[in-house]
Amino acid sequence: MRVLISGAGIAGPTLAWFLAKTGAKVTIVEKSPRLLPYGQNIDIKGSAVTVMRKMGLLDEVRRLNTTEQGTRFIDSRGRPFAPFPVKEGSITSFTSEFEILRGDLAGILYKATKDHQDVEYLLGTTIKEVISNDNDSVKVELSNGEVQEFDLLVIADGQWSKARKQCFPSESVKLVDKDMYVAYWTIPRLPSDDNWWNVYHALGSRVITLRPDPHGTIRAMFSLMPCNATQKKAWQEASRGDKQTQEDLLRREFADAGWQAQRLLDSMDQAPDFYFQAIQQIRMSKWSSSRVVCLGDTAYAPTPLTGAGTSLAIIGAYVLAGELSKLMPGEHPAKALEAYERTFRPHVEEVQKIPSFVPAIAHPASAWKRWVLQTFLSTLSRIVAFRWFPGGTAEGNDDGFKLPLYTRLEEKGSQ
Ligand SMILES: Cc1cc2nc3c(=O)[nH]c(=O)nc-3n(C[C@H](O)[C@H](O)[C@H](O)COP(=O)(O)OP(=O)(O)OC[C@H]3O[C@@H](n4cnc5c(N)ncnc54)[C@H](O)[C@@H]3O)c2cc1C
Repeated sequence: MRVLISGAGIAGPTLAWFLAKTGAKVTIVEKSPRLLPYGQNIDIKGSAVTVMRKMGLLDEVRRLNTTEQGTRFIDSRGRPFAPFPVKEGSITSFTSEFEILRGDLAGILYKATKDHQDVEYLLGTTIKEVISNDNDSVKVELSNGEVQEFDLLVIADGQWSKARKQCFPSESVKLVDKDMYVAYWTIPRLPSDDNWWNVYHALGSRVITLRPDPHGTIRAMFSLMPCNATQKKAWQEASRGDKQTQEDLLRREFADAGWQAQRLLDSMDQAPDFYFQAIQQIRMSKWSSSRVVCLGDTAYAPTPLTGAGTSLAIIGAYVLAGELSKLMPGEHPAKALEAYERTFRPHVEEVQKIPSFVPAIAHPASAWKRWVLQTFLSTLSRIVAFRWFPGGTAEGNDDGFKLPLYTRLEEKGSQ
């Protein structure tokens, strides 16, 4: 089977790894001329840990652990309280056992696939046009001018996919706005920085966080929920605007936020990786059309609020590869694409259900709401500090999805 994958983020290379195991010939086009080392902390949990274990990559994931010792909160005077330290073999913290930066995970997956004889990466290349998608093949024109035919096209180029737009009608793709905005970037580490994920709730529905990374720098994040229609309009426009517009808005909105806001604002224009995002989910009425299928954020971005985008991308890639591995040689992939969706969609829909009050609770607007949240966190941190508190491991953590077993993906020796 000849497969074209668009996007070398998390989902694309994971799928390539499993497809190569079954003897498929894989080409991956990636817009960026080099693998994007960017992105902040992502969680690998539940069945996704099992998939990474099957790939033999868990030791690499552990080696690039961000070194975060736990999560704690910062009060209005800048003093830490309510610590949730990571405990080995137990989930009692917002910091996960497999804490890794998105860019580092993308690098691990790229390294694990780039030298495979059946996997070809075309960096700095995109799909210019999907010329046809019919019973016999899917034909595409690439940005390098080549026209090629494949048995299957997998679109895994993220939430704002252009290829998805070409292959699926706009009414089949729903964008669900969560009314929340984030900006993050990397800043130099100071001697006073520590290895905690420090979370500060400013008033006015603003949050600032600082986290360590394994590269000697600090990852900064601002997040905000607009309090009124005027503010919402400004943030919506900035999310579609250029970097200067976004930085100007952050300077205006976070100048009086307190704690380390000024340090972060001063470092913003020097950052190599400034990233501003409106928090939105993607929901598609159907993930495939004949020989084209969507995977990962392209099909079902759940938002960082769920902490599950990367795990869904990894598990989705495994299920898609597994269903494709059951086809007879030369068989049309439609049956496998439907089985992938039937198997995985119920879990995706469950994960995408975010109670509407969650973002608002995490972004207290007034002093009394912040007091309620801080009192709750303080109490919770004391409860989980007890030895008897049931934790569970990241892998043992029941994500509600029973990972299917695919015989051909279990075979040894082809990687
Ligand atoms: C730069 C970046 C930073 C991120 N930071 C975070 C973060 O801090 N926290 C978090 O929870 N999630 C972050 N994410 C999202 C997170 O990676 C995904 O939610 C999740 O891992 C699912 O992965 P994915 O492979 O489906 O999509 P992605 O990881 O988004 O990968 C998509 C890939 O497709 C490439 N691409 C885009 N357009 C095209 C095109 N036209 N043709 C070919 N390739 C294309 C992109 O460069 C990227 O490599 C980030 C994504 C990116 C791209």
